[in-house]
This record gives sequence, structure tokens and C-alpha cells, in this order.
Amino acid sequence: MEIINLHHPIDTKAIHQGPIVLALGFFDGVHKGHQKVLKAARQEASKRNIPLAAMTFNMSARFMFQEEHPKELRYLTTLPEKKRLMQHFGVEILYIVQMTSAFAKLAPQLFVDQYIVGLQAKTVVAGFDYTYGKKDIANMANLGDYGQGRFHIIEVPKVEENGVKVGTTEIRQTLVETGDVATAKKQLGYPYFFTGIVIHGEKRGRELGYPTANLMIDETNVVPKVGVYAVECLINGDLYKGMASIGYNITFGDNRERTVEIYLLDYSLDIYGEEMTVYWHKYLRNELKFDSADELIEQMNKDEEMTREYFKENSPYKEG
Ligand SMILES: Cc1cc2nc3c(=O)[nH]c(=O)nc-3n(C[C@H](O)[C@H](O)[C@H](O)COP(=O)(O)O)c2cc1C
Ligand SMILES: Nc1ncnc2c1ncn2[C@@H]1O[C@H](COP(=O)(O)OP(=O)(O)O)[C@@H](O)[C@H]1O
Repeated sequence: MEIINLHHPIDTKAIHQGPIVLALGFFDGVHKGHQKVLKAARQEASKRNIPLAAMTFNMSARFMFQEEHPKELRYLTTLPEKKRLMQHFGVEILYIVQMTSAFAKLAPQLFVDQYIVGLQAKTVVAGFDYTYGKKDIANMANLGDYGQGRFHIIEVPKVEENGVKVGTTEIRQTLVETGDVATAKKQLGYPYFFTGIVIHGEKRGRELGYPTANLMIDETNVVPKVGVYAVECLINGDLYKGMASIGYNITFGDNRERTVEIYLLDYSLDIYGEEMTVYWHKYLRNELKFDSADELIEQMNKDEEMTREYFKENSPYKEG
């Protein structure tokens, strides 16, 4: 996949030369709705025998319109993760537009002229609710008027799961942030994941009989609710099963920092400094405050049983 960063106004020498099919969206999460857009776009690209390009942005437009401070923005996928997923779903050219005032203020007609016609899109594919400026004027219903016959439009209808629209906000707020990672997996079409680096913790885990890899993660990642989860972890190309704890280690004192830590089943190597991708499969329980380390250990034994049971009954990639 070729990645082309665009800054407004675009340098026409830096773009792909030749006709393309262009999929439009912010694509945070690359969920089942996004996947349907990409699938329709891929089919169109094969039919026309031209490359499939997608356009996304380096940041959500929400901070441009001061709806949210950039520090508060959380994403299901960071840019590197989004790139991996877009490549996986068949995108050949990924345009990443830098979200600047100059770009965000573009009138719809100029966006269409410069970023659709200007990129030589022969067909544009987007979801039914895609907007490229103010909702009431820059929507799919008006795209044809701005296009004036210069490209075809494929509008992908709403994708629903159990009667609810599959959407980034829904997956983030009502699923991942409430701990319901199992339903998030259904809506994403893959288990929610993020990547971090294994750092040193307080060295207590090994004394408890459960050494944990403490993760330093990108602060823009959506983090599941505090609790214990069945997870899978990718380390250096190998996948391991494990149980994760997101919490404040409340058994060992108050006002501690939140940690994301993982105990890997049947594993005993030193992995400090390794990059680890955690796939969140199932919420097991809330974090509890125990009166002694022994009681915590007893609970962790049960967690381990539950985790092994979960993976025995659920082949992780069966769904989605
Ligand atoms: C599966 C699992 C469940 C956990 N559950 C709890 C819990 O309920 N309450 C708690 O205070 N800490 C819990 N922890 C966190 C432990 O307190 C923590 O892993 C331990 O203190 C080691 O910390 P360290 O990695 O900094 O050495 C859990 C950890 C794991 C791996
Ligand atoms: N089964 C395992 N799961 C996770 N980490 C393990 C495992 N076995 C060994 N380790 C190693 O032990 C370290 C965790 O030990 P721990 O006493 O919890 O120290 P820390 O507080 O630094 O995390 C991990 O970072 C990793 O290098």
C-alpha cells in the first residue's frame, strides 16, 4: 500500500497519477460499516481495473471545530493501526490529509473539485452519512450536484448489527468503554486491539505467582473499562493467550496510577521492551480490593480457570 500525505493546498505532483476509485471516510476503527464501503470500492476498482485509494485524515475534525480538545480525543485505531487495517482490506493508495484550518474551512465545492476530481477519482464510494463540511450542505444527497457528472457515486447503506447502526462512537462509548469487548468484536469484525511496549512495573507480580507484562500505550487509544479480561497477545509475530487487568491495583493502596497489565498463560520469558498487541476478547470481572495478597492470588487462580475455559469454548477468530 502506498501512503501519500496531503497538506492543503495539495501538491499535484505528489499525488497518484492516473484514475482511481476513491473511498471516503475517517475510518476510525475500520469497523463493519467501513469494511462494507471498502468492499464496494474494491469491487468497483476491479471492475474498472484501476487502483483503490482511500482518503482519511491525521486527526478527527472534531478538534477543528473545537468540540473537543485534541488531548481528549480517543481513537479505536491510531494512525499506524489504521494503516495496517486499510492495507488488510485491500486499499492500494492511502491519502492522509492533514487536518488544518485551511482544509477544514474549504467550501464543499472546492473540496469536491480539489480532493475528488483533483485526485482523479472516477468513482467515489462512501457511507450514507458521509459529510465533507457542514452536514446540511455537504452530504451524500448533494455530492452529485457538486460533482456535475465528473465522477460516479456509490453510496453504501447503513450497516446494522442487532438493529443498531455499526458506528465508531457506539463501539467506543457503549461497548469498549463499558467493557463489552465481546460485542465490540462483532461490530468491528475483529477483536478490538491496541499496541504498547512492555515496561517495568513494581516487580510484585512474580511474587504473587503471576508475573505481568505492564504496557505503555499510546494515550489516544480507547482503553476498555477497568476490570479483568481474556485476551490474546501478539509478540514478535507469535500469538499467546493471556488474562489482562486494567486497574489501579487497589489491593496495594489508594491513588495509584492506572495500569494495563497482562499475564500470559504458559509463558515464562523476559519480554521487557517488546512491542505487544493486545486483542480484547471477553470481560471477566471488575477489579476488586482484597484484604490480603493471598486472597488476590486465590481470585487470580479462578481468573486463570475462567480464561482457559473461555478459550476452550471460543476459538478466538470464529466470529466476525
Ligand atoms: C488477571 C489479573 C487480575 C487482577 N485482579 C486484580 C484485582 O482484582 N485487584 C487488584 O488490586 N489487583 C488486581 N490485579 C493486579 C495485581 O495487583 C498486579 O498485577 C500486581 O500487583 C503486580 O503488579 P506489578 O506488575 O507492578 O508488579 C490483577 C492482575 C491480573 C493479571
Ligand atoms: N507469563 C508471563 N506473563 C507476562 N510476563 C511474564 C511472564 N513470564 C515472565 N514474564 C516477565 O516478567 C515480567 C513481569 O514480572 P513482574 O514481577 O510482574 O514485574 P513488573 O512489575 O516489572 O511487571 C514481564 O515484564 C516479563 O518480562
